[in-house]
Amino acid sequence: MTDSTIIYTQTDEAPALATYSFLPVVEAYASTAGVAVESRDISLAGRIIASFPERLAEDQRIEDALAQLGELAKTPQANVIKLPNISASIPQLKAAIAELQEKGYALPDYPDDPQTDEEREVRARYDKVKGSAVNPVLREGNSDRRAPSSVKNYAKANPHRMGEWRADSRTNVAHMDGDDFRSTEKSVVLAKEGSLKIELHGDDGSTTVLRESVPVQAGEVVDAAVMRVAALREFLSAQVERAKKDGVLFSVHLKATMMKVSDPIIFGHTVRAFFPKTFASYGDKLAAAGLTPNDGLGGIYKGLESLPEGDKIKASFDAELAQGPDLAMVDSHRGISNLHVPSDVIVDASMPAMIRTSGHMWNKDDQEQDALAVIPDSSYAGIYQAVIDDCRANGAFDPSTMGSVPNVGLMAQKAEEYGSHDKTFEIPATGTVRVLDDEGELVLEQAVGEGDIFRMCQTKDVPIQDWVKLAVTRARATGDPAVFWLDETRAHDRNLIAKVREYLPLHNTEGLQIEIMSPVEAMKFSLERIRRGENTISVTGNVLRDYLTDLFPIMELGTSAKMLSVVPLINGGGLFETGAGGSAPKHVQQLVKENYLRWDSLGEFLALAVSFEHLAHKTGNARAQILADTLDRATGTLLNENKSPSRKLGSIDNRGSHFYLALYWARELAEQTEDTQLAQAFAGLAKTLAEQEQTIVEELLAVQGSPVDIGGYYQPSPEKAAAVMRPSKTFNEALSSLS
Ligand SMILES: NC(=O)C1=CN([C@@H]2O[C@H](COP(=O)(O)OP(=O)(O)OC[C@H]3O[C@@H](n4cnc5c(N)ncnc54)[C@H](OP(=O)(O)O)[C@@H]3O)[C@@H](O)[C@H]2O)C=CC1
Ligand SMILES: O=C(O)CCC(=O)C(=O)O
Ligand SMILES: [Mg+2]
Repeated sequence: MTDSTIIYTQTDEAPALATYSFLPVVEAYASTAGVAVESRDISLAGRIIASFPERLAEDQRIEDALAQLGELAKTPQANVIKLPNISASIPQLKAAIAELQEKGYALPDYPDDPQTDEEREVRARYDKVKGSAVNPVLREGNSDRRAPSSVKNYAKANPHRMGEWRADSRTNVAHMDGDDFRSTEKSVVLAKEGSLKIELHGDDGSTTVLRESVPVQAGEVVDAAVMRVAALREFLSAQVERAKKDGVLFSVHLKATMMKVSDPIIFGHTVRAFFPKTFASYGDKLAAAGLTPNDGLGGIYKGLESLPEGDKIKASFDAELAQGPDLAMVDSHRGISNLHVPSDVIVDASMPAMIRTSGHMWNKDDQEQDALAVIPDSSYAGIYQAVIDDCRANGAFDPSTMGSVPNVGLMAQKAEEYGSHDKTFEIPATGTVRVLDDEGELVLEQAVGEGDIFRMCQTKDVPIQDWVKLAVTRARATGDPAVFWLDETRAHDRNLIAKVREYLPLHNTEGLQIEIMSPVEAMKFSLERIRRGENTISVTGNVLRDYLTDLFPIMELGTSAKMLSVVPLINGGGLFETGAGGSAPKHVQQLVKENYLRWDSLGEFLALAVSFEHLAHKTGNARAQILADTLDRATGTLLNENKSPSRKLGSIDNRGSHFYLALYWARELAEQTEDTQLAQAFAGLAKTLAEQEQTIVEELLAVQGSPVDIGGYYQPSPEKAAAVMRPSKTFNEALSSLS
């Protein structure tokens, strides 16, 4: 690869399917500017296969593309378009392994309870693939997520539906008031580089090394916090009661994917709290059969089918389900509840979806109902209560008039909570966790009880400096106020506030409005402004970056797929994420059922344009800049002509929108006057696509309506998926005429 190479990632589910249709367009157009587009497989299936080369046949092995891209991201050469990928929960990981085994890959099963060294080794390799294992590796820069003005203006002119909010809504958020990560947090700024050791000193006199060596840098912020399990259980039981008393749906909103150690455990405690009698009577039997609530009810129900007492235990679950509050449902038709799979309800997307739908979730009768949203840790839960209170007082937000809240997010080098999973432990015995430096001096300590969750987080100084600079850059570019969402009553945030105050004066901030407010105050401030149609830049840590870049786009634009998501890499490269949302598993089900893919690739279009632009600046390739400018205009036309995929069969879907983008882009290229040779190269294609529009659209529509086989869920067959995703012979032939 060279400076003129763009890496396009092959991921999972809907975006991966969309890629089969869109990548051929990208490759063909890019080639006219001498830009090579190379694809890299970082899908869940690909990452599993790459983890076990020695067990596989020569022709089955694939290289570890993620590790390579992780290294690339640290170089100025990086120009990577990153589509959303699955961050797998254990049930998803197991399903992917099973699919690959079925396809002839001699992969080991996932060891739930590893006993031998070999099993422990297998488990360690799978645990590297599990959860959010891709994004933190690639994110060697902070994030700049916003709705481009063309997208925002389109949304204002064509507002999506927003559910009405009533003043008597009983929807609320519940969080703990103490003994959680927020209230136990301790934080230090390290004076020098070195390494830290994490030890558990048991009350019985034992010492267990939890982590031998964590490399640290000078100026780094290190925090230690505990979620105390006794308080958590009490809190969860009280919320089950409260939901029942209030007559609202019980739901829990976690991030079991990015917080892959802590949140499945918290999810498990929630399942236990909902079924206290069942776990009191049968908990040991379930555990002995390897059935853990941490993987959700779905896995337990499946396992019960082969247990001798399975029917009796299922009856006990059913009885408690009937007695308890109604549970929020993920899919009421198939009986999938909020407690079935830890990765089905992910807080960043699930809370905004609830807020967009009148504060409702779905009950078992497929009706909307008010809900109690349980978000145990109090660090960020309050921001959602602030939105809900605002909607109750002032009604739903109006996409046709509301302002915007873009985000500058601190995420580089595994910042804060989202980099903490290798320093998070479920504590086996009561004692004290001590964090020691190279000299054996105590850096941080926390008293812990059995079952408590201890967590250490790191935030490096260079990313913090870069984040402050990016905030000032965005404030200067827009003239909008920038608010640092930092809470001086939190230990970690106090250290960050001190650094923000130290680094802000290094920049010219004259005439800019830059504030520091607690998350709840910042939310209220931003909501007040958004209702007046004003924009406010949110400058946040890694978790709020994630939460806010789904929340505001979903309210403003209907979906976070329409976000521009740029990650200026600290060493000069560019990582261009597509949208701010995920891989839309529901969309794959619909495709397989009726050959209709409602995935909107707008995020890909936006990312591609900035990727070309980055390449043009870096290499002086004027044609790459023309590709960027014409793509931007084509994307604008696509929006205005309403050629985005709709949700329903019978109109154009993802494939149709790619055709229209190709048409408008070719037309822009043919009509531009800066490079006549390039214009000539596209003149023929622009003409053919315009002339054949009706034929192509007919060919694309003709396939809709019946089931299709893509040859697998986690690893679709490339031939079958390409055939399904490229059904228009006329379009395919026209494209191939370009090269
Ligand atoms: N950057 C990344 O790699 C990210 C990955 N993920 C991963 O994605 C998976 C699913 O996560 P989940 O929380 O359900 O979030 P998703 O964003 O995948 O899904 C929520 C809903 O958002 C809508 N949506 C999202 N993207 C698009 C799009 N491009 N076009 C149209 N609609 C879209 C769909 O709504 P509708 O049903 O109304 O069509 C979808 O059902 C998980 O494995 C998660 O870990 C999640 C976030 C980011
Ligand atoms: O990496 C993941 O699991 C999800 C990332 C995400 O939700 C985001 O960055 O917005
Ligand atoms: Mg997110």
